[in-house]
Amino acid sequence: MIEAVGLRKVYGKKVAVDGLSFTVRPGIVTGFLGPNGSGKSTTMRMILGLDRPTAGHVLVDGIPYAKHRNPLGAVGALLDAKAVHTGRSAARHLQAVAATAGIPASRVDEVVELVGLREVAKKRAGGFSLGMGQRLGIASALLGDPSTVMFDEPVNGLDPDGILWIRNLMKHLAAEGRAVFVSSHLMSEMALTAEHLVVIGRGKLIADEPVRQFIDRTAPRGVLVRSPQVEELRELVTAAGGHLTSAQDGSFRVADLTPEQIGDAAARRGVALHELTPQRASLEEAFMELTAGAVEYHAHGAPGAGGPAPEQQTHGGDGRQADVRQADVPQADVPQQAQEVAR
Ligand SMILES: Nc1ncnc2c1ncn2[C@@H]1O[C@H](COP(=O)(O)OP(=O)(O)OP(=O)(O)O)[C@@H](O)[C@H]1O
Repeated sequence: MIEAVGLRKVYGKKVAVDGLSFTVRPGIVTGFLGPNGSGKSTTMRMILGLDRPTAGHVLVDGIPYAKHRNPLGAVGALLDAKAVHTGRSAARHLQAVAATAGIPASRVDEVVELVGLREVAKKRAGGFSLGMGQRLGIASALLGDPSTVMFDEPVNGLDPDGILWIRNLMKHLAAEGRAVFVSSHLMSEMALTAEHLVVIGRGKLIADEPVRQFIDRTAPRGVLVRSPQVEELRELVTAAGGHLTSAQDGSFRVADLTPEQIGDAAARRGVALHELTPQRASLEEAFMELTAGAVEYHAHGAPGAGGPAPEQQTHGGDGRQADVRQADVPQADVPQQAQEVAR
């Protein structure tokens, strides 16, 4: 469990983190969402004691991370997957970390199995692909069986298989009762992974709420309606308290009414409907709208100039948010059934 209270970090004149308070609870995946440069990595470094807060404090399971007698059992973090690339084999790298922390060698085999690296454990880690490097970093973070895990933009650069694997692993770690904290700049990715969201912009807290609530609040719903009886449709929608917000190719977008309300009203009036489709604004659009004033580095014309985004994509990479930064990943250990995620 992580509890941040009034966290603030100033670098020279730059306020990187500005009075952040939030809690990362055990048993769920908490997404840490914010545009580039919003302070996610700085916050994660402060959680691990790698950066000292200018003000405020952050506790891990009730005490500062640096005060833990068994830090690897408190937080497993991967902040930079490349940091684990070495000239040693994956197994030797993990054995070295384990030996330093007084973790039994048998645990190395467990985590290697868990992250699906058994076949390549004896190969030089420096030659690993990004995806394999992520798995090794995760194995390393899980060595201490930590109660909290932290991943900083873990899916950046991964292929769809790797993204799915990380997503499933995070959910699995949370289901085991761990607190899982994962940063991303992609709302679509968080919608598929996280249960709770902490959203920041320019170092400040923008939202701290369940993902479903965040989406309902920020991504407006509407209904796409097509009917050959345009005038009758307009009348019945208005009479029912709805609004026709746009019309294209004979179709209309109706706000403030459910598909059921529109369908029932049309049936009562004998108006034919050829289409009645619930719609939701793109999650990325909603997120960009929300953080529009809080984006540090705008791409040309962004935010908001990228045109309509896909409704729900399986992973990011639309490039419309200015840019992204790579993450870190911490891990903890996982029981047998985790092997299904360790493909
Ligand atoms: N060591 C540092 N010295 C000076 N400024 C820094 C330092 N570290 C971060 N910053 C600045 O603090 C702000 C927040 O950076 P941070 O890396 O925490 O953001 P982020 O949300 O993780 O961004 P990204 O998604 O791009 O990784 C940025 O303006 C960054 O340039």
